[in-house]
Amino acid sequence: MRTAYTSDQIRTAERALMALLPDGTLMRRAATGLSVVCAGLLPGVYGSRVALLVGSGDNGGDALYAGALLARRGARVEAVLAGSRTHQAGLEALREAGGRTVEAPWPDVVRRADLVVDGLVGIGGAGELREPYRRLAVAASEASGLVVAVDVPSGVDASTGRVEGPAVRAQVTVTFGACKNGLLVDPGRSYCGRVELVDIGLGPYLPDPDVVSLTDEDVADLLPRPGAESDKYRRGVIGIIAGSERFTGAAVLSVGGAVRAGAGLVRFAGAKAAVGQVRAHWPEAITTVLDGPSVADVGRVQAWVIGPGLGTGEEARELVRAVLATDVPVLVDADGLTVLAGDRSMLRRSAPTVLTPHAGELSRLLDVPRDRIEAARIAHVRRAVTELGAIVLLKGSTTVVAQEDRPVRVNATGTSWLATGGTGDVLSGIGGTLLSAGLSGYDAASCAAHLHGLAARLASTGNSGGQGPIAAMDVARALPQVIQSL
Ligand SMILES: NC(=O)C1=CN([C@@H]2O[C@H](COP(=O)(O)OP(=O)(O)OC[C@H]3O[C@@H](n4cnc5c(N)ncnc54)[C@H](O)[C@@H]3O)[C@@H](O)[C@H]2O)[C@@H](O)CC1
Ligand SMILES: Nc1ncnc2c1ncn2[C@@H]1O[C@H](COP(=O)(O)OP(=O)(O)O)[C@@H](O)[C@H]1O
Ligand SMILES: [K+]
Repeated sequence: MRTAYTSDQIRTAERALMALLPDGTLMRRAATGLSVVCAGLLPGVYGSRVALLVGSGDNGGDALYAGALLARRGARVEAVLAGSRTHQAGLEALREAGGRTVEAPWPDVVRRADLVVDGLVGIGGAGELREPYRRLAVAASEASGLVVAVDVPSGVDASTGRVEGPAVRAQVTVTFGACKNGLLVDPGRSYCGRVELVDIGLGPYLPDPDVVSLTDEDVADLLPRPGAESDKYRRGVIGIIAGSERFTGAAVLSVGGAVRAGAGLVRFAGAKAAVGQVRAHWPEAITTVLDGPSVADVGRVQAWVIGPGLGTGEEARELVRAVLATDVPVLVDADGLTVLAGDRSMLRRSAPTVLTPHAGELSRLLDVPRDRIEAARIAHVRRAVTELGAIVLLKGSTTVVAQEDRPVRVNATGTSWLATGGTGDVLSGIGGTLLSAGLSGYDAASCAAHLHGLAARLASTGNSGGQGPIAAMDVARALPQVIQSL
């Protein structure tokens, strides 16, 4: 499991460790690790041009010390001092090693560098970058040389991943002690490139993480697998209520996600047209044409999925109400969420409820503008959990899953080719299947996001190594191969 922390958590741990060590030890450890990564990225250190962007804090200090180490190995190191102050000991170390500082016109320095080291701000950064950092961040992002961010790309909020205004786009981010939330969560994540963690001995002083990201091994351990004694009922019966006379595809895709994720049995109920399509595509499913909002005729299930393509009229409302009135876990998606936004009282129940909104749907549920949710996913998914009393999976470029009193789980397996109609419907079927197999809502949602992302990647990659367009059904089709491989 990968773990990540807020800036405050990192600072507290650093203080505890620093109290036991001679002054400057941590910074030297950080700078040494940084210089090793930088040296590894250059075809040769000797003679290469390195530009250091140096802010006024310790982030600038790290860059200066690392620059000094590179200068000692023969690199031509030039430091742009951007802050009102500069880390003096770091600056002396650089000068002693033969590095130099440059005044305007610094754009040339950035332009001609083989490697740009972004030491403008780290975990001390707050809000939009001010000048001249802002211009330097833009110049670094446009540089032809490699860009390495020190601890966190300047302009990215380390605790939240929020990016206001320009920020440095790095090919590699060298982070110290522990990963910060903002390196795992978009939009920040997309500025980091590859993240390299340098151990500075912080481990024993770190608290429980704020954010985690599951690995393939974690998911493999959580996934239910049939044993010798399994039968279809014990493996898990999932009930899906989706689709309508008008929207039949969502039903087909949600059932597809469930069948291909390994449901013991899928019971599908919906409008006549949706049932017709589900039967045509998935003869494995047992179907019921719903005549009114009674779900009792559908048969016994261990978990429900409701919402994709359902519509938002009176009948849909009554169906959502009826399903939430049962005592089994329920996953609500798509139109089901829109219905809930109009009457949150339906969420008062004792069995687990998993909500799987995208930012637009969460915007309706929380009455918060969509762009604010996308800029601060962790904060909003947590708020949703508290306000709605459910487990919440927020979809999008980074999918995040939250439950009260647990770290937010961030999913990093997806691909932006997933941004296509119907892939969310497939996700609902996967999540429901895992719920019906007995996983907790938190585990079911996070494993579903993980498998969904891997399946999309597999479908998108094929044999070529590159990535290309996928259809939602391709994601469902790729699921068995993904589960085999875990
Ligand atoms: N504390 C420690 O023990 C260690 C810290 N390390 C480094 O120290 C960094 C934190 O250092 P600091 O606490 O000095 O903070 P930073 O160097 O991250 O930034 C603080 C400085 O940036 C300015 N600043 C903040 N937001 C700005 C904005 N939006 N635009 C322009 N200027 C802005 C502040 O006025 C302040 O001068 C870490 O990210 C890491 O790189 C490492 O050396 C490892 C050890
Ligand atoms: N830029 C992106 N990068 C990675 N995954 C994405 C991106 N945009 C959307 N997704 C994923 O694609 C799926 C889209 O689901 P959703 O918005 O519900 O679409 P639909 O309702 O058409 O099925 C979600 O799993 C979401 O996390
Ligand atoms: K930085």
